[in-house]
Amino acid sequence: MFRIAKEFHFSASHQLAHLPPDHQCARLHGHNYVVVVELAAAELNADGFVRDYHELALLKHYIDTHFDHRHLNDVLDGPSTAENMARHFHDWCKVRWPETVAVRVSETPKTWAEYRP
Ligand SMILES: Nc1nc2c(c(=O)[nH]1)N=C([C@H](O)[C@H](O)COP(=O)(O)OP(=O)(O)OP(=O)(O)O)CN2
Ligand SMILES: [Zn+2]
Repeated sequence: MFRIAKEFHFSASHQLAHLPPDHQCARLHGHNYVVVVELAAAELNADGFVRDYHELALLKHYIDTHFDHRHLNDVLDGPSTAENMARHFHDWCKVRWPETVAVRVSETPKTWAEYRP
């Protein structure tokens, strides 16, 4: 099995308003998010790729347009947890690139959440 990954960055604010008021994340705050999309394939295409990294620029455009310097509560339907964002980006990628196997989202350098169905 071959695996590739590409990393994307954006900055955004959010508020996990469903948490108790004394939880720090119930307050308005922001993160420098890192999104890593992972693709896998048993065989390489004619170019010797799982998928050309260059094609993933479409995800950069999606993130830049809809997520970068946005308030995530206005962008996503559910709570903007790293887990929900990982699933959101996974599903967005999967319909475009069937080789997508997982997406990881970091809010801080010390944490990540992954969606890998
Ligand atoms: N499982 C999850 N837990 C938390 C999430 C999440 O998305 N999934 N999100 C938050 C907050 O939005 C924020 O990310 C706070 O994270 P945390 O690591 O607790 O914040 P700090 O960097 O301040 O942590 P320190 O350990 O104090 O440095 C909370 N939980
Ligand atoms: Zn947060």
